[in-house]
Amino acid sequence: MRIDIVTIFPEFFRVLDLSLLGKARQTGLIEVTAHDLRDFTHDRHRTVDDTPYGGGAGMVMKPEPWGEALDAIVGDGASDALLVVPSPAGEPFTQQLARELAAEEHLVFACGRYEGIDQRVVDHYATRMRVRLISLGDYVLNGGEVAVMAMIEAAGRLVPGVVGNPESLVEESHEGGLLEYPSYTKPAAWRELEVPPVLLSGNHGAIAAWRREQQLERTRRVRPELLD
Ligand SMILES: CC(C)N1CCN(Cc2ccc(Cn3ccc4ccc(-c5n[nH]c(N)c5C#N)cc43)cc2)CC1
Repeated sequence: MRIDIVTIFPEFFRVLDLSLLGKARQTGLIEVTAHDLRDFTHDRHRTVDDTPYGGGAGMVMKPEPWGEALDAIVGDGASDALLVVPSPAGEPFTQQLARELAAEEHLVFACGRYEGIDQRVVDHYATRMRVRLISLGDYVLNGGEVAVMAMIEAAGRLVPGVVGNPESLVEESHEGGLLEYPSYTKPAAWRELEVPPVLLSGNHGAIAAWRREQQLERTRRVRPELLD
């Protein structure tokens, strides 16, 4: 999988050199490149924003730098890449959407700032490639970078070979539509809190049944709408 990120804060994504994704990059499973949008400006101040037509608060990101940056990544014609634009107005990011992103060969993330990116950028690239506006959740961020980091982590870990033991991806929260069961490790007793005895029983059938019941109880209590 190839991932390109366009942002005015490319250093924000240095953290992707660490942990699982860092290893996936070293092995070539996932190739991540962060591009500085300001490298595609031509004025002394490397301007990427301007005042909104129609008035209103804040600034809007100019279309020209975005056009040059995205063309440098996907060329000047049609592209099979998927352009992901984090936006408060986007479709909700879910585990299912993470699976869909994980199946893509080439993802291009457009990280907006200020009040967002001139609409014509999305409108233009929608004539040349698939474009999805995606929201991390119903709260307001200052830009797209945090959302892109979450999307890359959620999708990247689903790419075959990135997570050592693929079984660990199966019984997770939101896999199978339920929240995950509680986990325990040694010691068996800690600050007078005991590990549930069934987990020490060696009875794998009873353990599986207990874990399923824990998933159902936790989902009923915390996220009942997932059971609809
Ligand atoms: C009336 C007028 C003053 N209002 C002004 C605020 N407008 C909404 C508004 C609010 C903040 C931002 C900042 N921003 C810039 C690019 C960008 C990308 C993603 C997100 C983002 N926020 N929350 C998420 N879940 C996101 C995702 N994914 C936020 C972004 C951009 C836009 C609504 C209009």
